[in-house]
Order: sequence, then C-alpha cells, then structure tokens
Amino acid sequence: MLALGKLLELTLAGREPAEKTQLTVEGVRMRWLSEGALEVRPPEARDNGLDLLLSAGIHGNETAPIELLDRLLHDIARGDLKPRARILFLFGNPEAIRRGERFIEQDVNRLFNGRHEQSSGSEALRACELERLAASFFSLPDRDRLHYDLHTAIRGSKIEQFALYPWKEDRQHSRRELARLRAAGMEAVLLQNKPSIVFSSYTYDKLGAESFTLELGKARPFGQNSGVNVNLLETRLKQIIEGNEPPLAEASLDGLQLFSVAREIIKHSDSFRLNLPADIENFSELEVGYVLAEDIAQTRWIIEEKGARIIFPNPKVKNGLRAGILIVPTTDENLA
Ligand SMILES: O=C(O)CCC(=O)N[C@@H](CCC(=O)O)C(=O)O
Ligand SMILES: [Zn+2]
Repeated sequence: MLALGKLLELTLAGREPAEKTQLTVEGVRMRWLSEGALEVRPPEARDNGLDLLLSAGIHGNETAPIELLDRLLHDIARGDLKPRARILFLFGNPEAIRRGERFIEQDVNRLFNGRHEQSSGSEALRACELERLAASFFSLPDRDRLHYDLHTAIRGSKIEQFALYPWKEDRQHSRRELARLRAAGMEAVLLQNKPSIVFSSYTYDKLGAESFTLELGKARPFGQNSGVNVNLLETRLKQIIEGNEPPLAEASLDGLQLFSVAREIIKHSDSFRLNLPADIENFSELEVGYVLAEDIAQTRWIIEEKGARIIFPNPKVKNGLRAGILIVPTTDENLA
C-alpha cells in the first residue's frame, strides 16, 4: 500500500510524510496537503466531475467515522477502490484525535462561517485552515460538489443514524440528496432553517456544495466501534467514489423521517439548568408544557410544540452556545 494511504497513522503520530505525492498503479494521485488533509485525484480520462469532501474527527473522540475514512483510504492506496471522483479527506482536529477528546479548548464545529476570526488558539486556526482547504478543493468550476462531515453522538439515540442538512436563503433542499442519504442508511434528516457555524454549513453556504453532517451512532474510542454499523454508508461511499451508484428512487424517500428545527436552546449563563435525565436519548419526545430548561433572569424554556423531540442536549457547553435542538416532524413538500 502507498504510504500516503496511512494518513491516520501519520496524523496520530503527528508526522509529515517524506513524499508528499504518490501515484497508484492506476494513475490515481494522492497528495498530502497538511496535517490530516489528503487529496485524491483520478486520472483525467476517468474523472466523472464529482468533487467529494469527506471529513471526520472534527470532534476528536468520534472514532467510528475516522476508522471508516481510514478504510476507504487504505482501499484507494492499495488500488482496490478506483476513484472516478476527486476526493478531499480531512481529519478535522488532529490534536483532539490524538488525545481522544471532543476538543482541546474550543469546539472546532462552532468556529466556521467566520467565527474563528473572532477567536484565537489552535482550534480557531484549524477551523480557518479547514475552511481554506475546503475552499481551495471546491474552487474548480462546473463540477458537482458533495460534502459529508461524519460524526458520532455523545449519547444514545432513538434514531441511530441521521443527517443534518444546512440552510441557505433561497436555496431548496434536494430530494435527490435525501434519497441518496436514505440509500446510505440514514433513517432521518433534520432540515435546518437558519444559518449555522458548523463545518457542513460553511461548505453549503459559502462553497455551494451539497453538504451534510451525518450522525452514525454513539461515540466510542478507537477499536470499540462494532456497535456502529456503517455498512450501508460505506457501500454507498464506495459507489459514489467509483461512480457506479445504483439509480436512486426519489419519489417515496423510502420511509426517511424528516424533521425541522422548532427552536435551538441556547445556554446564556452559568445558571443554565437542563431538566432532562443525564442518559436521555436523542429524539426523545417531550410533552407540551414541560419546562425543558431554565436560565438567568427567570428565563424558562417551555415546550409549546406538539410532537417536539430533543437532540444533542448538553448543559455543559460554553455560554452562548447551543445546549440542545428542539425538533418537530415535517413533510417533503418544500424539497427541490
Ligand atoms: O451528541 C452531541 O451532543 C453532539 C454530536 C455532534 O457532534 N453533532 C454535531 C452536529 C453538527 C450540526 O449541527 O450539523 C455538532 O454538535 O457539532
Ligand atoms: Zn461530532
């Protein structure tokens, strides 16, 4: 296997490769760009015009997606997977990955869309670098652009695998992309309805990619991910990479559940209290009238929405950040 296929090993060791560019026997070029960043380019005659960004490890303790990208890279470096798409592989927060932590000082996934400019430290610099790498990758004209930012969640979930689809004014969510996600094993999609500061929102909003955060199960350390079943996603990614995806049945979306954001719960102060059990699962339903959270100056978050569910409840976030998302079921009527 070509040494550059071992991007994860290099990243874990904090090493630069001796050779920055390598070619497989089929003429696929692998190019190391920076720590945790590697571009794969098919020979021109085989290129099918898709630019695919695959990122993982934006949160360092979310290892199942990192292992998945590592397997894809090994397959490419061995010549077993023959790309027709241009691909950028990114391991988001190398230092946090080495330490097995979600982040070191700041959550990188709260530093995009300009937020890193209002901040300092290594994670702000890394968010800036990730934006630059993505922008440069998605700068070629007349190509399809797709970004999957792969994560696992802090807690268990009533719906194990789901996607978050960013929002941009005057841009419609794509039915075709939802069908593709369904085929990749996603059971639900949260359609966002406002701008955000996460990586997928940056590539969607600023770089014109079809972009998604994918949640694949519960976060566990390296080597302990047998409970996270990524078979369908891995198969679909290989097909996307090789340009031999089976046709998608867009009409029905095959039982994919759609949700929209009712409210984001923002923690404003150290007095913030979230009235949920520590082990509550994502997508748990909350009754109308339930006092979900309380904060400074007698602020109370009371459930008003019928069918409301909570995802990503986390009272430990820094003040000013999202401490949970209240979601409600929605329909497919506004899809493009
Ligand atoms: O389990 C949790 O509370 C968080 C899991 C996670 O890292 N999710 C992403 C979602 C990004 C998005 O909103 O698209 C995050 O919180 O950064
Ligand atoms: Zn994450």
